[in-house]
Amino acid sequence: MRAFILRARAAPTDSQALLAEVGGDAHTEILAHSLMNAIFVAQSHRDDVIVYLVLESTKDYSRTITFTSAEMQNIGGFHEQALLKKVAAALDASVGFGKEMSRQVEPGIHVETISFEKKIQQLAETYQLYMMDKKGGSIREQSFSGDVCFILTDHIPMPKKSFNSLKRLGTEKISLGPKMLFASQCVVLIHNELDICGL
Ligand SMILES: C[S@@+](CC[C@H](N)C(=O)[O-])C[C@H]1O[C@@H](n2cnc3c(N)ncnc32)[C@H](O)[C@@H]1O
Repeated sequence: MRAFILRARAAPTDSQALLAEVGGDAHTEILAHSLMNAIFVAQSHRDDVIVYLVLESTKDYSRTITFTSAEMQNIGGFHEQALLKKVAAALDASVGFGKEMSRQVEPGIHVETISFEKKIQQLAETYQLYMMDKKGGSIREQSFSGDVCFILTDHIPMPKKSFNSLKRLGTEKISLGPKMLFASQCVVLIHNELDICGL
C-alpha cells in the first residue's frame, strides 16, 4: 500500500472557510491538487493508495480525513471543486465532534478528530515512514518494500518538535531533487519512482 499524509497547517476545519480559502493565504487548493495526483491517473484511478489530509487551523480539534482509493465511489470528477466538496462534506460530518471521534462519511472517506502526531504514531505501526525533505537522501538511492507512507506539509514547515518525534518512529528523510516543489508535485514524482521500481 502507498500512503500519503499531508499536514495542512493552514487549512481551516470549517468547511465554508476551507472553500473560501481557495487561492487565499491558506492555499486550500493544495488539498485538491494532492488528492488528484495521489488517486487519479489518465482515464482511471490507482487502487492501492490511501491519502490522509490533516487540517490544523481549528477552534477545537484537527481533522484527519482519510481517502481510501479502492473503496471510493461516486467521486464526481477529479477537478478541484469536486475534490474540495468531498473535503468540505467530511468537515461538515464532524461538526461538534469531541477529541478522537470518527465517522465514515461515505464509502472510502472517513473523518476523525485526531492530531497529526497521534495519526503518525498509528501509521508507524504498519508503514515505513518517509519525510519528504529537499535535504534528505535521494529517492533514487532508496529501496522500497512493503507498505510505505510519505509525509508532506503545506507551505508552513513542519515544527522542529515534530521532526524529533518522527525520528523516534524511524522516519527517513528523502529528497526528490534540488527544487522546492509543491506537495502535489512531490506526489506525482513519488508515484513515478514507485511505479518504475515495481512496488
Ligand atoms: C511547498 S513544500 C513546503 C515548503 C515549506 N515552506 C518548507 O520550507 O518546507 C511542500 C512539501 O513538499 C516537500 N518538498 C518540496 N520539494 C521537495 C523536494 N525537492 N524533495 C522532497 N520534498 C520536497 C516539502 O518538504 C513539503 O513537505
